[in-house]
Amino acid sequence: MTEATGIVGEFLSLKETTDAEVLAMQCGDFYEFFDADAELVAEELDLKLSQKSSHGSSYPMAGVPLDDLTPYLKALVERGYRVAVADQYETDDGHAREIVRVVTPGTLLETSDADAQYLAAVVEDGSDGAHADTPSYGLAFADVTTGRFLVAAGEDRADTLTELYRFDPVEVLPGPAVRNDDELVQQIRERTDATLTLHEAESFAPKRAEHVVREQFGREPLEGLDVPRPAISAAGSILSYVEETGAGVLASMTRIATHHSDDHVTLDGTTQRNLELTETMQGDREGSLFATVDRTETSAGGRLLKEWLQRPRRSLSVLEERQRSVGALASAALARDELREVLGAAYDLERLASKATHGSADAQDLVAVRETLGVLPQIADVIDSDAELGESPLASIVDRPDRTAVADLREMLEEAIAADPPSTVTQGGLLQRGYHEELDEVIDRHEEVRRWLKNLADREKRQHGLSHVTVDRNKTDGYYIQVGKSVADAVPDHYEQIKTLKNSKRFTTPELEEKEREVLRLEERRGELEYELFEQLREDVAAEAALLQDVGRALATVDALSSLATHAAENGWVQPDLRRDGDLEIDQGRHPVVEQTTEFVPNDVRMTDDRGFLVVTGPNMSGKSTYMRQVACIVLLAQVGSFVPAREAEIGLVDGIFTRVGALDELAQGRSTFMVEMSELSNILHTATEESLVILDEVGRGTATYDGISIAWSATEYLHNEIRAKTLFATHYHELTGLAEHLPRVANVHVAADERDGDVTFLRTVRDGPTDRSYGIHVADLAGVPDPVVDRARDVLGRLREEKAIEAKGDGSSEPVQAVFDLSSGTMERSATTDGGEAASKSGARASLETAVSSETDADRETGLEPEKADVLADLEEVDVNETSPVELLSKVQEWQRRLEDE
Ligand SMILES: Nc1ncnc2c1ncn2[C@@H]1O[C@H](COP(=O)(O)OP(=O)(O)OP(=O)(O)O)[C@@H](O)[C@H]1O
Repeated sequence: MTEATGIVGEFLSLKETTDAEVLAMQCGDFYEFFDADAELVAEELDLKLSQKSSHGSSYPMAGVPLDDLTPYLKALVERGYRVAVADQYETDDGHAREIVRVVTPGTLLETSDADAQYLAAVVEDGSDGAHADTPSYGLAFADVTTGRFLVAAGEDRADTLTELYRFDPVEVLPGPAVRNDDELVQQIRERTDATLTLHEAESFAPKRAEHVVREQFGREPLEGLDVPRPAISAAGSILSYVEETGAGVLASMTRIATHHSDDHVTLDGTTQRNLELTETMQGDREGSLFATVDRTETSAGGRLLKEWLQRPRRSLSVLEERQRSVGALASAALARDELREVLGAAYDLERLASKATHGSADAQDLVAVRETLGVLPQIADVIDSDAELGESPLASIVDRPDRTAVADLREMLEEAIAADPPSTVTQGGLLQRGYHEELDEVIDRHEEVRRWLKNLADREKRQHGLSHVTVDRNKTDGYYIQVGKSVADAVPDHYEQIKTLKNSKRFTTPELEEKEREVLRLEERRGELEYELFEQLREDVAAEAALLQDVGRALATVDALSSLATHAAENGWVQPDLRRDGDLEIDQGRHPVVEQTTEFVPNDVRMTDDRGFLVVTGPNMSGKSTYMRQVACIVLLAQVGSFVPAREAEIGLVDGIFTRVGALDELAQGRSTFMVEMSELSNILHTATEESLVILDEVGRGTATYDGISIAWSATEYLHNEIRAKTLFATHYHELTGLAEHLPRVANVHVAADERDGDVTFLRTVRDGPTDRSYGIHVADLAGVPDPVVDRARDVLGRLREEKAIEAKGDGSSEPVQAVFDLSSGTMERSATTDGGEAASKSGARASLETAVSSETDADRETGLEPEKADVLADLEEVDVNETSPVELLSKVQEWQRRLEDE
C-alpha cells in the first residue's frame, strides 16, 4: 500500500509517536479517528464509519464534534483504553497538530463516578543487590480527581498486594523489577480491575524520582515522613506520569502522606469480596455492607465512608474519637437532621480543587466552591448550638481548616462571580457588577448602546413619520433598519440602502454604522475582559487548592460520621466497648445486611482465651455462614469507629480479618476451585497472627473427603497451636468436632434446627456443642430433588446410621450387591457374606463398591488367606479409629493397599 499523505498521513505519523491505543485528532470542528482507530471506536462507541481516500487508498474514518469529545473519551478510557488527544493550532502557513494529552484510566478527570480513582505505582527494592533475598516494596497512590497522594511500604509480595487491593486502583505503573515478576503481575491482573501501564523505566530511578518528589512537595514533608526508598521511586514515577499525560493537575497534589499498614486492619481483596464490603458476590452494589450503612449526603462523604470500610483502623485512640462523634450525633437527633440538611448543599470540593488547577472549572463550578465554603460555618454553628456535639471531636474537625482563609476566599468569590452565571465561560455574564472598574464601564457603555439600538426603531418612526420599521442584526448585514415596501420610498436621505427583499428594504445610516462598530468593539472587550478576569479568579482559587481540600475533607468527615450515626440510631445499634487486646463478646449480635431484609434471629458470640477457636456445625442452610460473617462484619464496623448491630459488644481489636469462604468467581478466571481454596488458606496461614480474626467456611470441601478432612484437621491444629488466631471454622466434617476434646482452646458451637416427623425447622439459634446430624437430605428435598431419590436417600441414611448392609439397587437385570458403610472409618465396605455386613463392617480395608464386586471370589476364600493379607487384617484390627487422626489413618490405608497390591 502506498504511504498515506495529507490528513491521514499526519494522523498515522502522530500515532507512531504515542503508545496510546487510540488517537483522537482535531480537524477543524471535529475530532477524527482514522484507520484501525476508526474501526475500534466505531465498534466500541457505535460511531458511524465513513471512508477517507488518500493517495489512491481508502481509510476508515470516524469523528465526533469538538465539544462532544468528553463522553466518548470517558467511555473509551473506562473500557481500559489509553487515548491520546491531538489538538490543532495555527501556524504561519496553515495549521499543525500536536498531542496535548494522553487520557488513561488513572488520569481521567472527567469522571462522574463518586468513587476514588487511584493511580498506583509499585516498585521493588533490592535492585542494588543489598536486599536481594527479601525484596521490599514501595507503593504510591494518587487520585488526580481529588489531589490525594499517599505512599506506603510493602514488606513482601503479599503485603504489597494487600495494600494494592485496599486502594483498588484503576491503573497501575509497575516498576522495572515488578514488570518482570510474572507472578506479581499475574496477581495484580487477577485481583484488581486496573490497567497495567509501562511507564518509562528512568522515571523510577531513585535519584530522579526523589528530585521530582521534592520539586512537588518540598523538602520538609519528605523528611518528616518515614518513607522507604522504593516508595519515593513510586511517587516520582507517578508525578512524572501525570505530567507526561498532560492531565494538568499536578498543582492539586498539595500534600504527600504515608499510609501505614500498621495503623490499618489487614483486609485482603478476597476478604473484602467475601464480606461483600462494597459489592455483593454477584457484583451488585445494592446489598453490600457499604450500600447498607451509607446514609451520606455528599459524594465526598460517601467516598470517605467507603474508604473507612475498606481500611479499618487499629488505633484505639482514633477509633474512640470517631465513636465519640458518632455517639454524640446518634443521640442528638434534631441537630443531626439539621447537619445533614446543611450538608446537602455541599459540593465535592476536592474534585473542584482539581478542576480549578486543571483549568477546566467553569463559573458554575466556582459558584459551587463559594456555596460549599459557606456550608462550613453553618455546620460549625449547628455543632456549637448543641452541648453534646460541641464537646465532641466534631468541633475540632470543623475547626481544622483555616476559617479566616475560608471566609476570605468565599468573600472574594461572592464579590466576583455573578449570582447565577452561565456554564460557558466565553459568553459573558460571569462576573458581578462592582468587581472590576473597567469591566463595569464597558458593560455600562455596552448596555447604553444596546438600549440606543433597541429604541432606534421607535425613534425613527417618530422622527421621520415612518410606519413598519424594525431594527435587527444578522451575520451578513450587521445592524440594519428594515422598512416595509409600502413606505420604503419615504425614507430620509441619509438612509443608505443595503438590501431589497420581497416586502421590505434594509437600510443603514452613518450613525447606525458607528454604533454597530462600537457594539462589536464593546462586546469583544467585554468577553475578553471577563474571560481574563475569570481565568485570574480560577487561578486564585487553584492557588487555594490545599484549603479547599481541607474544607472538603472536614465536610466529608462530618458527613461520614453522621451517616454512621443515622444508621445506628435508626437500626438500634450500640456502641461497642473496644479493648486493645482480648476477648470478643457479642451479646445478641445481628448481621448488618441480612437484618435489613429478614426477621433476624440474634446470636451471641463468646471468644475468650480458653475458647478462641470455634468449630461451627449445623445443617445446610441453617445459618453458619451468616453467623461467621456477622462476627467479621461486627468487628470490622467496630474498627471503623461505627456502632454495631448487637445488644452489647466487647471487642478486642484485631490486626487483620482473614476469610476463606466458598468462592463463586474463580472458575471464570480459569483456576481450579480447590487450587484457589488452598492458596487462600496458605495466605492466611502465612499472614494471620495471634491478634487476627480468621473465618474459614468449609475448608477442604473442594477435594476428596479424606484429603479434605486431613487438611481441615491439620489447619485447625496449626491455627490453634502456632498462630493462635481467633478463628471460626464452619464445617460439615463431623470429625472435626472431636478436636474440642484434644485441643484446649477449641469449642464447638452449632446452629440449631428442630426435626419433627421428618420436617426440619431452622431455628437460627447458635448453641454450644456440636450438631448431631446434617439434614442434607431435607435441603435436597427443599431444592426439588425427585421424591424417589429423596426417599431412597433417607433409607440409605437410616441403614448407614445403623451400620446395616445396604443393597445396591439394580435395574433388575443384574444381581444386587451388598455393602455396608463403616461409620468409624468412613469407608464403604463390601459385605463379606451375602446375608449381612456386620463382620465385614469391621474389616476396614478400603474398597469401593466396584472393587467389592470384582473381588467377590477372593473374599469367599476367607479361610485360606495368604499370610500378607492376614497380616494386613491383623494390623487393621489393632487400629483404634477414635484415637487416630484422619491423616494417619489415610496413610495406613495407603500402606495396606500397597501391601495388598504387592501380593
Ligand atoms: N440469624 C438468622 N436469622 C434469620 N435468618 C438467618 C439467620 N442466619 C441465617 N439466616 C438465613 O438463612 C439462610 C441460610 O444461611 P447460611 O447461608 O448462613 O447457611 P449455611 O449454614 O452456611 O448453609 P450451607 O451449609 O448450605 O452453606 C440465609 O438465607 C440467611 O439469610
